[in-house]
Amino acid sequence: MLNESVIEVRDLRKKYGDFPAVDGISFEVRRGQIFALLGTNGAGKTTTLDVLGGFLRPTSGSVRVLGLDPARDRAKLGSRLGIMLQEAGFFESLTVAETIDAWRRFTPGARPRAEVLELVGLTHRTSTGVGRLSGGERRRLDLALSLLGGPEVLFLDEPTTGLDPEARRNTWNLLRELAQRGMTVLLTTHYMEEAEFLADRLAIMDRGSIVREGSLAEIRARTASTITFSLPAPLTLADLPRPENTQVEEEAGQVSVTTREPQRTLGLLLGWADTRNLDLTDIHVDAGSLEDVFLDIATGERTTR
Ligand SMILES: Nc1ncnc2c1ncn2[C@@H]1O[C@H](COP(=O)(O)OP(=O)(O)OP(=O)(O)O)[C@@H](O)[C@H]1O
Repeated sequence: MLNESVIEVRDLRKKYGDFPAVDGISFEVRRGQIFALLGTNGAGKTTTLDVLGGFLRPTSGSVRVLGLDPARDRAKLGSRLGIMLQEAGFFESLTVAETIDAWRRFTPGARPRAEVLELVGLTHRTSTGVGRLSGGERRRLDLALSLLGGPEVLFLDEPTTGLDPEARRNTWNLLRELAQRGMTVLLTTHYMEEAEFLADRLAIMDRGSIVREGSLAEIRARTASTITFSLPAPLTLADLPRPENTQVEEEAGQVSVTTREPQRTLGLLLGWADTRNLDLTDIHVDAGSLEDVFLDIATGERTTR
């Protein structure tokens, strides 16, 4: 059933001693969605994932995965839930094939070994000792193990850290394909382009709280865009219009107009140029990127809250 809420987090708090690592967060993820948790270092992403995986109990609030409490009903969730944590604990002396086979014995309805290795692009390492895998290959072996039971829900903690650009792109495509077939994915990441490429919705955490949540478009709409163009000769900055709520600057003949309403501001500028028969050459609109939003949170807002 699409639109069904698969992950529910309600006013979750988790303290380590007196320290509130997660300080009252709420969100939900629907079936087939990819949800990315971004955040500054120590924001509480891994702690949230650990609570959702049933490894930690909340201090207060509640979490539900497929309608179940992951700490109490872990066994019932079984292989409906796949989890890939940050640090994989492998037996270094086993080969990739032996590692998969060992896990398959404990995973009811496990996918065939060749199938999972193919999915993550590790077929060529089937007989390699785990101790000889590169960091990126270990990450992919980890992903293979989390996908073994054909889970309905997948939790991934920084899944592509250490992967080269091609392997990262392949992992993204795989996750997208699995989500299209109905798998729900919650991942943490430090890569803005990963969240931009993958996430249907995302939340940015800072010091235990969610400070932004929504689709990429919704989040970007809350940050400023910049319109740039060459200053038409012989005008000076003083000749330019000053649309409301914008900041207009000039450097070496390049004008930049910062605005939270790019469409309206652009319309005003083009209308103004038209009536004067001016050519605004090199005109370019740069929508605020996720990285800008993130940096605002990590730097600017940090000092004002
Ligand atoms: N077992 C623990 N005992 C005490 N404090 C902890 C423990 N685990 C985590 N913390 C603290 O809780 C906060 C949140 O940690 P967490 O690992 O959830 O953050 P994160 O967002 O995943 O960070 P990163 O992006 O750096 O991986 C950090 O300040 C961390 O030092």
